[in-house]
Amino acid sequence: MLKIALPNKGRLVEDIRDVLRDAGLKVRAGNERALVASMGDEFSALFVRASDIPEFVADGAADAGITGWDCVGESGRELDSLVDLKIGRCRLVVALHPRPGGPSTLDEIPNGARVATSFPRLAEGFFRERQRTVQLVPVSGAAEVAPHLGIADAIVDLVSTGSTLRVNGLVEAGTVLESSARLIARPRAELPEDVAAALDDLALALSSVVRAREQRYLMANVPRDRLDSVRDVLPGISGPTIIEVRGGSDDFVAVHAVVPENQVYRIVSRLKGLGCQGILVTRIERLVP
Ligand SMILES: Nc1ncnc2c1ncn2[C@@H]1O[C@H](COP(=O)(O)OP(=O)(O)OP(=O)(O)O)[C@@H](O)[C@H]1O
Ligand SMILES: O=P(O)(O)OC[C@H]1O[C@H](OP(=O)(O)OP(=O)(O)O)[C@H](O)[C@@H]1O
Ligand SMILES: [Mg+2]
Repeated sequence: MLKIALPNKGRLVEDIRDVLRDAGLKVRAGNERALVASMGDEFSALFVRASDIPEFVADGAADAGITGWDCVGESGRELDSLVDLKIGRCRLVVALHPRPGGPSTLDEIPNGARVATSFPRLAEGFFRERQRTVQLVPVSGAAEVAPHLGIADAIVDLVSTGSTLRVNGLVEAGTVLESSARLIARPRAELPEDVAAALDDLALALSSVVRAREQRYLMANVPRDRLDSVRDVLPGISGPTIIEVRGGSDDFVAVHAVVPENQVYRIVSRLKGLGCQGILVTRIERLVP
């Protein structure tokens, strides 16, 4: 049984559970506060704090983990990202409270400025790369209030919608890191053969779910004499599949294609314009190219 460390609470919990479920790995927890649970037949889930997961994986207490890439960066441990789950997307940014006489851009943040953050390692590294020495003010959350309390000149914190910065009157001045939830493991060379093989299976299952979410399966009846124009509209994985419709009108063929989710809107209206009928768009559960 491979142990996979997962966040026990917070922002990532539900989205990770959904990806695992779609990959066929149902987490069977005895109760809400259980620390371990079985997950499919091959894995057991170990529930810990999102920010502790990199340490647990690096130390071998878990064989792999799923957590934010920001947590991995902050841990400073050497870990591989096997799959980007494309959930929990956010950015770690430097933000300021603009006021007369104070810094209003990254370049104006002086040496010795006080920076409140729960990401001291990433924040310090970011300023060091820019030949700046800052004074870190460690906080464990709600860094946004620090400038208002007069204990910091800037903050380094996560943003996604930007609304927390906005309500606190702060503006972004630079990006430290782009983050999303990742399947992480120790570097491959350090893994026993059987663990590496099981993680390959897990990575394939998760990446097929992530890929499928970005695509849709589209079917349409296409006028035979418009096939060439329809081919130009449908990218498909390896071009559309064209199927003769038995017993149907000779003037139409059925076309199936995999299309990017964000292009469905445009493609459907172009197909309609080319005289296609019976257009059907469905979700894909998994996609292995
Ligand atoms: N606003 C956000 N939008 C998207 N993802 C986020 C956001 N905030 C945090 N995350 C992601 O979720 C991870 C866990 O954050 P969460 O808020 O659940 O816990 P935490 O604040 O780090 O810790 P705790 O609640 O245990 O003190 C972060 O490391 C980051 O990857
Ligand atoms: O750009 P936004 O969409 O406003 O999100 C950003 C906020 O989300 C996170 O906090 P969270 O809500 O997780 O609270 P926490 O401080 O307790 O971690 C982060 O620390 C920011 O405060
Ligand atoms: Mg948080």
